[in-house]
Amino acid sequence: MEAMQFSTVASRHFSATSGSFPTNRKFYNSPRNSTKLGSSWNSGSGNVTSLSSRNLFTREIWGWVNSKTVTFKRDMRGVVRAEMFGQLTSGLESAWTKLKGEEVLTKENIVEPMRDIRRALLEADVSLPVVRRFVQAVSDQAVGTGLIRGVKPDEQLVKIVHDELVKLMGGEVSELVFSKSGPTVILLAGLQGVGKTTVCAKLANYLKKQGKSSMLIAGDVYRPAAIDQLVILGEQVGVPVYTAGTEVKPSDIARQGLEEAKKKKIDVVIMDTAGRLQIDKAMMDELKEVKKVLKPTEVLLVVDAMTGQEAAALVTTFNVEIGITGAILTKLDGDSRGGAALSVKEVSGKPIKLVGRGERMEDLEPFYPDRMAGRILGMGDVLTFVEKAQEVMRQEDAEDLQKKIMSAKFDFNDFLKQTRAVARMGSMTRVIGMIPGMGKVTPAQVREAEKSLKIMEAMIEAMTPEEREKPELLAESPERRKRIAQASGKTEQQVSQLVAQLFQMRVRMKNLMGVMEGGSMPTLSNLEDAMKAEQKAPPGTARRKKKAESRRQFANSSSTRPSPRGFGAKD
Ligand SMILES: Nc1nc2c(ncn2[C@@H]2O[C@H](COP(=O)(O)OP(=O)(O)OP(=O)(O)O)[C@@H](O)[C@H]2O)c(=O)[nH]1
Repeated sequence: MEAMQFSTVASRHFSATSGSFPTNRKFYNSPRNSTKLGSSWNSGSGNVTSLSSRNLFTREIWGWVNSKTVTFKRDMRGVVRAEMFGQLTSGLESAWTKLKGEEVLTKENIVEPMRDIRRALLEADVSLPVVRRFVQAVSDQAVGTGLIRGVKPDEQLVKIVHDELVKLMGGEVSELVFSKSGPTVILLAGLQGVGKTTVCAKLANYLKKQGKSSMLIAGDVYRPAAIDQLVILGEQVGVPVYTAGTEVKPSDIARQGLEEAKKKKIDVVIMDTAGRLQIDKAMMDELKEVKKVLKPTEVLLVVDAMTGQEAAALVTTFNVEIGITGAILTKLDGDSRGGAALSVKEVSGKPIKLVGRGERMEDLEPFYPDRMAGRILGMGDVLTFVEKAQEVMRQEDAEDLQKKIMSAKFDFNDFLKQTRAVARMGSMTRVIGMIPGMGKVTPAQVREAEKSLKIMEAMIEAMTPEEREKPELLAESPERRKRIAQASGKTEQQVSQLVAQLFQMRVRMKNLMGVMEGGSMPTLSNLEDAMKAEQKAPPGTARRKKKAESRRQFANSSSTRPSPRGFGAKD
């Protein structure tokens, strides 16, 4: 019989001192000055993570299939603060802190956290109407969502905020669109100094990695240095640059450049245009003309993340004036507060397609709303845990399971369902690592466990529906066990062990659930005591008792356990 030792989960008190950044342009120009946050953490202790029947089940399965002592070590998990939007992250963090010790999310106890969320977003320079809508959506869900077993209210709120942040930023990643015939044309626009010229080359480099050839067109005729800059950057990333000097109209340069690209069978043409300090009519007219000539597949506005909600307003204006397909957000590696990333889609209706996170040519990547939300919250582990809990076991299922455990009706159908649910959650290692309080397991243990799960599944599948519902039938009948062994290609002994383990599990889970029922939420030390007490219980005497008696014992006992050997060859 495997011994399970649970130990206290260390609480996750984590604090970080966020660095402050100079916000001048020089700072951005130095790659060495990339965001660095000094961090420190205090590991607390004694703050216990709650367990659910699902967790118990997973532990049971794990301990059982592995058939050896499983020691769950003290789990010291720190929450790594997001590298960007540090202020927003810590602002939101104070919201979760307010919910520590709460049992459920209520209209009353979310008032304070909601105030923190609102403040954090406003400080991040998200526009007020967006903040209002966001807070309302989160509040509605927080109160409307039922409790997910094993998930604490603060973790639940983190998940709700995460999902709303993802929605706010457009949900799905918005891919670049490529033309089906002829070259794909990307027209870049933006105000002066936002990083447009750099983005041209970064984008060519990004496409090169996808196996697409590009050509850059230098259309900033008002700043000769911009043309030179583009030529240098083009050389750097190994793509041709079409230039026609400063005396030719941008729309003519566009036409000539496009023809050249067609001749050379280039996949993607990227046109750089002039930036202005502000939006003016001449700038818009010029862009409209270039757009007319190029008929671009993508018109992307390059905006500086530092400008916060102003960036979102710019995207709106450009969209109204010339019609754009999306935005590229640059300088996300700096001290931007998050307002731009959070507001662009909501305010303008246009997605952020790519983000610049540094000066190097490699520093351009697609904008993934979910990853961004994860970074903002800096709580990837909690999010994954809650997600998996939701996915695998809805609240009703959990309650149903709990009832079954309490009435000792837990049968092979439940067993199979839960086992498959565990399998659905992905590799055992990941699942076990995610469960609070669970320590590391070795790859060999995981392999062994997965193998055992398969064996067990084969045996359950060979049972009749009646046998699955009434494991007692199998306990009583060697013939039935023999039949299942033959049908599943396993030994009779393996079938006997499986049946014995189900009964053991009923008793063990009932004991543990009893502890959970007794108090509001169990502490791991309570559980530990319960496990120890249960393990010290004298071995079951089912083997020696009459069948009817042992059946009753299987169904009702909460203190004795039948020995697995009780279901050996001789019954
Ligand atoms: N840190 C950082 N710096 C960036 C990023 N993108 C661009 N830059 C820097 O921002 C400065 C301005 O970039 P440019 O590409 O010249 O900007 P532009 O929009 O073409 O400017 P104009 O030609 O004046 O209109 C350069 O020093 C770039 O290296 C980024 O994502 N992160």
